Formats: sequence, structure tokens, C-alpha cells
Amino acid sequence: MDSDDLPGPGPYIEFGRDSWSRLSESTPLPLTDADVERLRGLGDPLDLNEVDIVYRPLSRLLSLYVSATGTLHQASSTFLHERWDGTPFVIGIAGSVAVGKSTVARILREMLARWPETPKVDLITTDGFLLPNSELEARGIMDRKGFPESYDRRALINFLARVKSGDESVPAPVYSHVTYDIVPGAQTLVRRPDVLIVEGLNVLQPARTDQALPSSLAVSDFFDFSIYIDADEANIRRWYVERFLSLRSTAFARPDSYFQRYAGLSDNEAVAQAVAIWDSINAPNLQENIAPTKSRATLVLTKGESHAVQQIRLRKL
Ligand SMILES: Nc1ncnc2c1ncn2[C@@H]1O[C@H](COP(=O)(O)OP(=O)(O)O)[C@@H](O)[C@H]1O
Ligand SMILES: CC(C)(COP(=O)(O)O)[C@@H](O)C(=O)NCCC(=O)O
Repeated sequence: MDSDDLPGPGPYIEFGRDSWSRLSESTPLPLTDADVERLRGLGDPLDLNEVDIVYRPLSRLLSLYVSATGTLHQASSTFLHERWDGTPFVIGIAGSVAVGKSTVARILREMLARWPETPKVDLITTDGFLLPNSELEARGIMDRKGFPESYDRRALINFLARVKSGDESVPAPVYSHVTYDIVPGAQTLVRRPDVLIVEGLNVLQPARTDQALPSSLAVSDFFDFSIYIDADEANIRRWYVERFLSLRSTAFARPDSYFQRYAGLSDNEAVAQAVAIWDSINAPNLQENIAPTKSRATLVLTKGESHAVQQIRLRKL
């Protein structure tokens, strides 16, 4: 059920850009134009003004949540007669393919790391927990990449449990968009960060009961805060197609690219190919699996047609 279907005023408080921006007027803006240029994704026109209006207040809100959650952990530790070990604060970022999750994740990582309480911020993407192509092929689901069943959810949940319990060094597997597969033997190590950002299509999926997972945990059970990035599907589809056109001369042209055959496509052919992938994989996944998780997020950022955030909804219930 979407939050809009709930009786009463609903669990979210809504802001436009200006009212949101006014909530943290005294918070400093720690980034420069050059930082933003370095951090934004392909095709995303994010600029310093947008960071100032939308992401500066958000980083302030997150820093307040981090402090309050730390106090709560400290209270539990006092009760349990344990030494407080600095449990990492975990933020989930969800939304469609091509909605711009990775840009938001990188901006927040950089901004949170400038707060004195959280100098160490790690970021992982859930694509590292996709099953390798060989396994997707063996299961006959190569055309379902990004759907919930294409991930090793048990490995992702074990990874998060280890990070949250304060393990010294926790490995995450690595995915390559260029080879379109898991990179054999590669890993990212997460070493007791103050904050961990977990970005991916399905991070707000509820627990599944059709797999023998310990006590049916959901990935989001490990989150202290979650963000859903929303936009009209027609806009996301256009961003996907535009990015696909740009990738012809960059990632697709690399000799190790899985998509090398797309590098030489004409504009019309490339649009047709991108639309075919969107319509057969990414749109059904958005409609069936990703969009229904929106109402589980702590905060929903709704983007307009040029990626600028138009509405911010914060859960208050
Ligand atoms: N085929 C591709 N080749 C190279 N990079 C890609 C490809 N598809 C997506 N990317 C890059 O991977 C990142 C994640 O993309 P995606 O999963 O669509 O999420 P989002 O756009 O929400 O960040 C983006 O930085 C994007 O530019
Ligand atoms: C790798 C992805 C599943 C995203 O994974 P995520 O990090 O969000 O878990 C997605 O970018 C993707 O490649 N989807 C398959 C269809 C396509 O090529 O667009």
C-alpha cells in the first residue's frame, strides 16, 4: 500500500525547495564547484546551487540523526554494561536504474565526511551482490538483472550484519558496468566506518519468505535512515536513453566492454536498443519491485525533468 492510501494526514511532512532550504540556513556549504563536477554522474546536471538548496539541509538532518542514534546506542551499552563500540550509522539509497542514486550517494558521502563526528564514510553499491552472469544464465534469469531474484541477498545481509556488529574489515564483492559482470576475485573492504551508505535498486525490499534466510531479515532492517529517489517514469526513461547514447563513445567503446557491439550504433539504432532494454527489464522492475518500496523510506526526494529536486518528504510517523 502506498502512503497516499493511508487514512489521516499520512506519515510524511512535505517541503518544496525553498521551505526545505530554509530549515538549515546556518549550516555551512563545504563543497566547491569543482567537487560537484567531480562527483556528479554521467548526464546529471547537478550544480552547487542544487547542493546548497537540497543536499546541505539533508546533510545537516543526517548529522542530527547520527548523533541521536549514537546516544541511543550508548544508552543500550550502559544498560548492558558493555563498552560502546561505535556502531556504524547505515543509510540506504533506493530508486530506479538511471534515476541518479549514485550521484546523491557520492554527494552525501562527501558532505557527511566533512562533519567532525563522521570523518569516515564508506559507500557500497548493491550491484556487487548480483549473482555472476554464469549463475544468472544457469538459472535462466539473465534478462532479470536488477530484479530481487538476481541478487545474493543472503550475502548482502551477512555483509551488513558484520559491518553493524563492528567487524574490523568486511569484504564486499565488486561489479563492473563495463564487463557487465562480477569482477572475479575483486573486493572492497569496509573497515569500521562512522557511516556506511548502501545504494541500490532493491535496498528497501521487504524480507522474502521464499528463501531459507536466517529469521527472514530484510536489508533495510540494518538501516538507520533511508532515502528513495523518485521521478516520473517518462523522465527516468529519457535519462536512461540519453545516458545510453553517451556511453557509446566512452564505456561501450572499451575493448573489455560487454556492450562493444553498441559502440557503433547510429543514434536511431541506439535509441531503439536503449528503449528495448528499458521496456523489457528496467521499467517492469521499477513498476513491480522498486516503486512499491517508496513508502518505506524515511525521506523521499522527487526530481523534476532536469534532475532538480522539486519536493522533499520526510517521515514523521
Ligand atoms: N552500461 C554502463 N556502462 C558504464 N557505466 C554505467 C552503465 N550503466 C550505468 N552506468 C553507471 O553506473 C552508475 C549507476 O547507474 P544506475 O544503476 O543506473 O543508477 P543511478 O543512475 O541511479 O546512479 C552510474 O554512475 C552510471 O553512469
Ligand atoms: C547493475 C544494475 C542492476 C544496478 O544494480 P544496483 O547497484 O542498483 O544493485 C543496473 O544498472 C543494470 O545494469 N540493469 C540491467 C539492465 C540494463 O542494462 O540497464
